[in-house]
Amino acid sequence: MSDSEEEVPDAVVLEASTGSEQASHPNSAFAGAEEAVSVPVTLITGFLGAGKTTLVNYILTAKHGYRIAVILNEFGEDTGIESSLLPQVSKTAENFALEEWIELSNGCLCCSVKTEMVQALETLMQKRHKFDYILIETTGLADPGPVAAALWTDAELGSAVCLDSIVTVVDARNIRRQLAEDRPQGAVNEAQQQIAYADVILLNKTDLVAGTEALQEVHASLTAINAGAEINHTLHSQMDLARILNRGAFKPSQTSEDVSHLSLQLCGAQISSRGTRQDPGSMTRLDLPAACSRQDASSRADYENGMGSPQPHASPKVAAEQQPAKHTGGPKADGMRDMGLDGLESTSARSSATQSRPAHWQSHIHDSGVQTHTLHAQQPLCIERLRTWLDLILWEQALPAHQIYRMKGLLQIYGSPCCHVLQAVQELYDIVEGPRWDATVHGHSRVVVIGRNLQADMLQKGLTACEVSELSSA
Ligand SMILES: Nc1nc2c(ncn2[C@@H]2O[C@H](COP(=O)(O)OP(=O)(O)OP(=O)(O)O)[C@@H](O)[C@H]2O)c(=O)[nH]1
Repeated sequence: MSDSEEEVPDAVVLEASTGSEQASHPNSAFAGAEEAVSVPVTLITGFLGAGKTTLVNYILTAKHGYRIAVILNEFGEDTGIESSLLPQVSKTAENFALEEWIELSNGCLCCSVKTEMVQALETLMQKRHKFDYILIETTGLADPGPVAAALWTDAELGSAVCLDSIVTVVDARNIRRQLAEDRPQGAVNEAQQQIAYADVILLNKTDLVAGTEALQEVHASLTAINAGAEINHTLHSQMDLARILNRGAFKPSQTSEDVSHLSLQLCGAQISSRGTRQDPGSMTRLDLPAACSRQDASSRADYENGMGSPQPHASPKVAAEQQPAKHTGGPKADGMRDMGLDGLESTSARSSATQSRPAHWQSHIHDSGVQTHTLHAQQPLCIERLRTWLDLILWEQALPAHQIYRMKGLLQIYGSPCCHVLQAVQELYDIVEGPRWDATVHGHSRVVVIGRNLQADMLQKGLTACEVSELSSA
């Protein structure tokens, strides 16, 4: 998949949030008033693989006059993959400099909200003069509620930062499956939560949904959960950034009439339950689970009735769909055993027990069946072998008990001086060449796999079987 097909929109000059002097200095939106004005924070959320990093990339490379600091929350034990997917933005680039980014690695942002995120923000604020806007990208499994609430109310942060809006990126191709997925008792469906909290929704990857009718049905699924959010249909997360940055969705003046009231209401419910914030006032508390469960039944039925097939150009995997012969015959049978695909019957379902949490956290218990594993390969990988393995496990679901949501990796491909980036969302995947390996960086391959019922040893065996040394010794 290539972002380059998309035309980057013209530069947008955003209105600064307060004061005429800010509007007249878009390159330094808060110049001269840094200490007095809190830094707006946009919280970017969305389910695994929806296009959050693509949006962050887009914001970081667009011209808008803001100097942006980024906080990334990586899901998994290995840091570095997420930030390596972000652009190496030149600090001298006109109108923009990425001054800082901080990568959080300690689990899920919504569960470490009082520690890592607050600390990260406090660290950032020591360099307050270097930026005037903050983006926080949550993991695909984060509940944005507690994060938003902490940003909005945290005494330690004081008025140094202010939550500007919650932006949720949605994968148009997969969202209804994600919404319909069963969760263990008591666990939330994160995809629903993320939509419910949104001020702005990017209904992204519209190229992977065939036909406007199918897209409208997906759109209606989102409206059924959150009628107040502004929904934009996007390709590669590109849209008018004036509708995202400095939106002011949480400004008190907009709480009563503005459509973004929904986020405030939901945060109000969170906040009051944590007892750290004033009464949310006249806001009506929404019954979020009930609102979401309406969607459950209909979206599952809709999904099972088919939500449209992908278009041929969407990805190598979509092309593969139209050439089923490619996947039949020898390679699969030959590859099964040494790619860790034998012994499938030993796969056992994981416990669906939910985590024990204080009562006020009950609204965001995670699905404990979702796991992350990081696979490693010390030797260069054979690209053809790797593709065959990915075809098998993602497309042909040769590990039927495994439910792989997301893969991303930095790969050392045999014969190439460059790193390669693997991206997979559900059954679609893509491998693109990245920059040359830095001489100081050990170029071994790392692949993060997120999903349910994963057996790390089987997956690791499959990746190891793609090492060139394995092939020559076989
Ligand atoms: N076809 C298509 N692919 C897209 C689009 N937007 C993003 N992608 C691709 O989808 C994959 C996942 O995108 P990311 O931006 O990494 O998704 P993410 O939400 O940050 O993923 P996580 O951080 O793992 O939750 C990448 O390969 C992107 O290039 C789109 O509009 N159409």
